[in-house]
Amino acid sequence: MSCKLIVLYYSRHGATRALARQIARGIESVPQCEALLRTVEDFSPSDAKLHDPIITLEELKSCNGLAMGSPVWFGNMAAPLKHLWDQTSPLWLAGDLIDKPACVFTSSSSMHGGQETTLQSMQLPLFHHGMLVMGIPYSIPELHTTKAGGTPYGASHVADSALQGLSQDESELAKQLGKRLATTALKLVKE
Ligand SMILES: Cc1cc2nc3c(=O)[nH]c(=O)nc-3n(C[C@H](O)[C@H](O)[C@H](O)COP(=O)(O)O)c2cc1C
Repeated sequence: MSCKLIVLYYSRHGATRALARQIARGIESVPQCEALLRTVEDFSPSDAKLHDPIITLEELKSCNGLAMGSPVWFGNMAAPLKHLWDQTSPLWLAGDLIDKPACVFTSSSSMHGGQETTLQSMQLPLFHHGMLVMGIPYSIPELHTTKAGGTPYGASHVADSALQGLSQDESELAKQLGKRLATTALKLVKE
């Protein structure tokens, strides 16, 4: 049996993508679980290279679970990701995503620049679709020690230009979230 978890993200400058990679590593640490990294189409003309395939509605429909990540854009999820959800009425009508586990992650340039509101903005469509939305429990030690990103609502990264990439705590919290998502999805598939 194989459990397929989609790690869906939008990232213009690579910070959210770095978190997505750690979530995928956490997913793949669980036997029988596979992480599919997917992105969405950009609106604005950009010469940024696409690092992963663009998601299809069919893939979303048939996954066993979903992690979704966006940069903080004015305290909210980025429009290209919101646009994807605005096309999911057929899945909502059919109840295709009901009871599938899901989690969210984000990156911002400042510590108090809207990570929690952005995480919550991504959770809203997941709740409407009947998904089982999960966060990070405080039993994970790094949630107590982090001096940067990482929240009970989801994984996060503060992309401070003085710092190089994800902190160890941010990275571990993202991996643990991916592992939790995969472990839950596997239990549900076996039910
Ligand atoms: C349109 C736009 C709006 C943004 N709004 C915020 C914001 O409200 N708070 C914040 O801390 N950073 C904000 N940022 C910075 C990004 O959230 C930050 O650079 C993030 O790490 C980028 O992620 P990426 O590298 O995955 O694109 C904004 C950036 C853009 C382009």
